[in-house]
Amino acid sequence: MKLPLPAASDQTWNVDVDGREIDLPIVPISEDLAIALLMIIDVGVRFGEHVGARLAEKLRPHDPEIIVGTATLGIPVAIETTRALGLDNYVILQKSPKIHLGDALTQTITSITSTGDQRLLLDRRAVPLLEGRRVAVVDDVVASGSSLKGSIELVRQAGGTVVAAGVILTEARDWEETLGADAELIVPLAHIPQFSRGPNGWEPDPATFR
Ligand SMILES: O=P(O)(O)OC[C@H]1O[C@H](OP(=O)(O)OP(=O)(O)O)[C@H](O)[C@@H]1O
Ligand SMILES: Nc1ncnc2[nH]cnc12
Repeated sequence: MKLPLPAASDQTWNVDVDGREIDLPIVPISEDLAIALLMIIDVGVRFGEHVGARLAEKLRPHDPEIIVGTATLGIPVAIETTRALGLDNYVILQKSPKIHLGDALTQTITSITSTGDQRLLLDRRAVPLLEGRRVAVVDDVVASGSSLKGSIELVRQAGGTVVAAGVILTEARDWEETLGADAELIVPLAHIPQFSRGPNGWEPDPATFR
């Protein structure tokens, strides 16, 4: 059987996430592009706790009153950051159209790891938690910037003010153009490049390496 994508590589990329090193598998997402994949749900609770503590430290000066995270991989980031900030409630933007989300506020997004458009949904019952509030949005990775752009727009639709956007990793630079002036909201813990094919396997693309 022919696989739709090149076989997974056995290469990894080491990144220092604000004091904690992690080896990320380099995974092809097309014939000529690979990413260093962070699966936050596979790396243990201590890494999650570290990320929450470091993001909380960097977000605290922005004085957020509530955290908003994006399903799926933004959920542990939102929970750990909320806990580390000493807050209680958080709001999760869903991607699957659950039965109670028929009248949700929506934004259309396209992330680099998924095919086709996805919808980001904000439960109208969560609007009072955001209206008139200082909000920090969080996610695991910002790459194309489409997911974060959608979450920032949803918070604004709900009447909240986005004071910062915390991410574990910025990946390459496409997000800068997608977010425009809102790119200044990004508070990252580390940066990863993207990878193109070279004579010795996947190599970091210098244009994305900073
Ligand atoms: O900047 P972008 O190109 O939008 O990429 C970043 C998004 O991609 C991943 O989500 P994914 O769409 O894979 O969904 P998941 O969290 O449900 O796995 C990740 O969790 C971010 O939300
Ligand atoms: N490197 C990465 N790891 C996990 N999710 C991602 N979404 C976009 N880039 C990603």
